[in-house]
Amino acid sequence: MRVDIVTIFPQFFDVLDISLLGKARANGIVDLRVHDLRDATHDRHRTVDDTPYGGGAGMVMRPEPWGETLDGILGAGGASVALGDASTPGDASTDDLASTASDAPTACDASTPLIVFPSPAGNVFTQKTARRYAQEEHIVFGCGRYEGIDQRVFDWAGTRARVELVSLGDYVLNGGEVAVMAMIEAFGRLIPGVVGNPDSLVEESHEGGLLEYPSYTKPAQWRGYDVPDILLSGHHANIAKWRHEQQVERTKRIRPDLYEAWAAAQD
Ligand SMILES: N#Cc1c(N)n[nH]c1-c1ccc2c(Cl)cn(Cc3cccnc3)c2c1
Repeated sequence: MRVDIVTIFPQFFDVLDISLLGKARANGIVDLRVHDLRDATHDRHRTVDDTPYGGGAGMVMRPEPWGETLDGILGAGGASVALGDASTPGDASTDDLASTASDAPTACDASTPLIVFPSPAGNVFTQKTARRYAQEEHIVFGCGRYEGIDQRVFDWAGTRARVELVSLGDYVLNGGEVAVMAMIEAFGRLIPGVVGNPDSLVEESHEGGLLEYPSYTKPAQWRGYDVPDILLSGHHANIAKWRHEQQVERTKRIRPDLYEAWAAAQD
C-alpha cells in the first residue's frame, strides 16, 4: 500500500518512523511519503494562504500549491473519473457503504487513488472506515490548516481521483495533521503483516460492534483487588462466555448507541 501525506508540517509525521508503521515501512508493506506543500510555492515567503473571498476572519489555503503537489503525486495524466461532490456517504452507519450514492465515484475502481481531506465538515471516521481504508492500494491524505482549503481543490481533485472529506469527531482541531495521524494508526494496524498477532485485532473495541472485555494480568491480587475467578479457572468455553457477557454489559452501559445497533443486528 502506498500512502502520501501533504502538509505544511512534514516533521509532524516523523513519529511514524518509530511506530509499528515504521516497521511496515522498513519491510516494504507500506510505502509512506510525506510532501511539504510549501515545496510547491514559488514566492520568497513560500505563501500557502490568502484572504477569503467574501470576507470573514482567518485565511484560506490557496489552490495552486495543492494542484501542483497533487499533480506530482497522481501523475500528470492521473485517473479521470466522473464524480459528484467531494463528500461521500459516511461509514458511521452499520450498513455497508452505499456505493450507489449520487456523490459517490461513478467511473473508477480501487486502482484509482483515494484522496482523503480531514475536515470539520466531513463524514465521521469509524472503525468501518479504517477497515475500508486498509483495503486501499493508494491513499493520499491532504492536511489543511488555517480556515480550510479552497473548495476548488476538492472539486478539481474529484475529477482525478476518489475524494472523501472525513472528520475525526465532533470537536475542533487546528488542522488535519492530528486527524491523519489517528486515521493512519487506525487503518495501518489492520494491514496484514503490520501487527504481529492478527488474532489480537479480533476482540477489540468496535470490532464486531461491541466494546472490548476487561483485561487482567499478574499478580492475581493487587492492592486488595482480585482477578475474576473465572479467568483463573482454565475453562476456556466459560471464559469466552464470561468475556462476551462483559462486552455486552459494558457496551450497553457505556455506549448504548453501539449496543442498540449491535442488538438490532443480532435479530
Ligand atoms: N478531521 C478533522 C477535524 C476535526 N474533527 N475537528 N477539526 C478538524 C479539522 C480538519 C481540517 C482542518 C483544516 Cl484544513 C483547517 N482546520 C481548522 C478549522 C477549525 C475550525 C473550522 N474550520 C477549520 C481543520 C480542522
